[in-house]
Amino acid sequence: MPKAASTRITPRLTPLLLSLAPLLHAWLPRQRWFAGKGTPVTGFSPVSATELLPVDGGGLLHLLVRAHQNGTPGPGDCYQLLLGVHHTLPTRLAPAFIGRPQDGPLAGRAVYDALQDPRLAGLLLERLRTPGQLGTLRFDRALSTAIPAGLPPRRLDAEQSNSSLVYGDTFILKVFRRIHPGVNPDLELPLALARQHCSRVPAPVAWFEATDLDGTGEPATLGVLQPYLRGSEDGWQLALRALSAGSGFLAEARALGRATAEVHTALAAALPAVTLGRPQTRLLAAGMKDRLEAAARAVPALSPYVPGLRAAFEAVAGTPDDGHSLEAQRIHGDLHLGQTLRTPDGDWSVIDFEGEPARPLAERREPQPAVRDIAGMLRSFDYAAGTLPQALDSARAGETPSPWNAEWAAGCREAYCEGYAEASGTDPRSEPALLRAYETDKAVYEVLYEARHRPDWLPVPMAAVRRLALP
Ligand SMILES: Nc1ncnc2c1ncn2[C@@H]1O[C@H](COP(=O)(O)OP(=O)(O)O)[C@@H](O)[C@H]1O
Ligand SMILES: O=P(O)(O)O[C@H]1O[C@H](CO)[C@@H](O[C@H]2O[C@H](CO)[C@@H](O)[C@H](O)[C@H]2O)[C@H](O)[C@H]1O
Repeated sequence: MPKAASTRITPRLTPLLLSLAPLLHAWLPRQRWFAGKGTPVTGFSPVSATELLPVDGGGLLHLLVRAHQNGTPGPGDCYQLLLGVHHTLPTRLAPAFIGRPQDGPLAGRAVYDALQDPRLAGLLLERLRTPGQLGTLRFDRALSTAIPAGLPPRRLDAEQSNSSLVYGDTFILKVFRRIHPGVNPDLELPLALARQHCSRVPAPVAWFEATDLDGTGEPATLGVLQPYLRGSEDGWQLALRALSAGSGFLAEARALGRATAEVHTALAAALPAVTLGRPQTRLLAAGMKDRLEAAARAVPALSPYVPGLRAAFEAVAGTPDDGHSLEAQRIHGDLHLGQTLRTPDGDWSVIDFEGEPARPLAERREPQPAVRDIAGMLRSFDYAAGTLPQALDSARAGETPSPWNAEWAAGCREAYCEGYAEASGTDPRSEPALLRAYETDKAVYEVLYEARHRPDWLPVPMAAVRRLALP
């Protein structure tokens, strides 16, 4: 690691950070949440380092580091790490082991992923209970909800873009991994929804941020604690279970449509909504075309379908003088079945308002047509129907899904739109060109996502690409 240039790193911690670099080199790219997979890491530079517990004993180090990668423009992605330090690592923490620095103040000590250590994860909760500043970190909370001391933590297995800890089956803490300057919509939107008394989204109870990330003066959200919906199941698991059992999912899809509409209505009331005129609509379509072209460069299998898919975007750009306008508001931004939870009493909640992690934060925080979320969910019904082993086999062979699967997905898509229309008074199907454009944009995103993260699943969005590219 190059020498720290900022006052966010005290001289005492500088040699320690230098000695950690070789460990991070091996460990960071292997993490599920590491966004720069496939491009070698060339180095790290520290952004900030804070001892939540002095590392001289058996400590907890909070670290923000930039990972530099070959051929990647810009300053490099910034990651949040919570590192434990121990003389000897107990056997139960062996899976959390990162390495032992060869030199520097931590020479020979075990450095490990602190979120897997209940003692250190407990300490993080304790910090969240007591608002205040520690170095460049600021801890805050909604005083209306009590956070009991000593809730036992457990790490959630289903690690995606971030890491989550459940405390006593009462709260869940999401620790963001890739950090951007600015408030994360996963804090901003649930707080705004709580102000609207929208019960569809668990309200943030506490959160922490880095103050003044990179000297921009802007805070960056690092983690959010919210109520844990005990015993809930996500929409993805429920949909797959229904499909495997040969059951319908229409009532659930309709209820999900209603829940989405309630969230959209509350977001439109809470935060500024705008009208997009022709120039902005054209920009929107241009963005979709750019993403398509970039995706086709990265995944050549997309190339034959580019002209057909582009037509969907051109239909939105339309003609210059038809007085066209679009309503835009804050939306979820990455809505799919896995972002919905059904509680044991049958209510649906919506989680994870971070938006598509690969997009810049400023873009994710812009008002957008609500249809974009609808399109995301419609893709998800299609995904569920295309993911059952037999459906996946036929997709891999380039065949169309079985009539039962296609019928299941089509029924859910209709029921979802009906539920949405019932609760909001606006039927998303009344804007077919926009809906199709967003569905196409999402399928293109999914092709890139699957190529990078789950190549085995690539046939699922590719089947949609083939369908959407037809005139
Ligand atoms: N409030 C909650 N109650 C119960 N489970 C939750 C809650 N929030 C998230 N989860 C569980 O944690 C998982 C990961 O959460 P998510 O916000 O989607 O994180 P990521 O950004 O890493 O994808 C979800 O799929 C869900 O199973
Ligand atoms: O959950 P994340 O916010 O990390 O979202 C990313 O990962 C999702 C997969 O976990 C991905 O969703 C795609 O796969 C889902 C099934 O696993 C499916 O329901 C979605 O429709 C499909 O888009 C999401 O796109 C990605 O951003």
